[in-house]
Amino acid sequence: MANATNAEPDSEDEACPSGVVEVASDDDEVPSGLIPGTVGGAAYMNVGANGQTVDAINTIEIVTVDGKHQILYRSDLAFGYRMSPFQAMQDLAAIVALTFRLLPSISAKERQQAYLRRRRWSQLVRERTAGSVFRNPFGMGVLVGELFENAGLKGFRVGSAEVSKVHANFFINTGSSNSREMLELIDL
Ligand SMILES: NC(=O)C1=CN([C@@H]2O[C@H](COP(=O)(O)OP(=O)(O)OC[C@H]3O[C@@H](n4cnc5c(N)ncnc54)[C@H](OP(=O)(O)O)[C@@H]3O)[C@@H](O)[C@H]2O)C=CC1
Ligand SMILES: C=C(O[C@H]1[C@H](O)[C@@H](CO)O[C@H](OP(=O)(O)OP(=O)(O)OC[C@H]2O[C@@H](n3ccc(=O)[nH]c3=O)[C@H](O)[C@@H]2O)[C@@H]1NC(C)=O)C(=O)O
Repeated sequence: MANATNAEPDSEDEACPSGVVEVASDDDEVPSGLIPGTVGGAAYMNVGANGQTVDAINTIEIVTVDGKHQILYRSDLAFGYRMSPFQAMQDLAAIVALTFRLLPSISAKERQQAYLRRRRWSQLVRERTAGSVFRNPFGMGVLVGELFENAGLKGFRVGSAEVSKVHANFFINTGSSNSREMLELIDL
């Protein structure tokens, strides 16, 4: 699903296994997969980590509900924090392909490893979660994880759905949780 175009990526940056994406924008690189999401979901949600967004995307191919195929340039589209124009598109059937602009970067591997080290202690990389549950509130100077931790929610459960004890904006399926329990935990 992910294709690289317009530049000669080095072998590390080229590693973007299908269905898994890590994005970075400062020098248009796409290091190997650290975000456990799909490239379609990444474009739809403008997924980002470490302050970077999907600026590395070059084109987005979509199919509309009436079967039309369109190629859109990211530079013509307005993205925001976890926002994309696709969220308001009434006739979107699916994002079917992305191309990325990749440039070689000698520091990419080092930064990728540093991000991964940080993620290993600050977030959950092995448990069954869907990543952050809520967007961070804009301009309030506080993060959802901090708010929930301060509210004493870490470890709070509905059935087998649990607010993580590591990162309070990650909700874990600790065993046999189902969507009803997850939604109930989210609604509380
Ligand atoms: N930054 C990080 O560290 C991490 C980020 N993430 C998450 O990555 C998410 C993306 O995850 P992912 O599991 O891929 O996405 P999801 O399956 O959660 O889908 C997210 C949204 O994108 C839509 N979507 C997904 N694929 C397509 C497609 N091909 N065409 C059109 N719409 C699509 C989904 O629509 P529908 O519901 O109809 O399928 C849904 O509304 C972000 O929401 C982010 O929270 C997760 C872990 C870590
Ligand atoms: C995981 C996702 O993306 C993540 C992305 O990986 C990280 C890193 O850039 O920054 C956002 O999380 P975040 O704002 O919680 O950042 P983190 O780096 O995880 O945590 C930042 C800080 O919050 C504080 N923190 C976090 C969790 C917690 O329970 N308690 C707490 O106090 C800690 O000080 C920690 O150092 C994205 N989430 C959103 C909703 O913007 C996702 O979207 O699914």
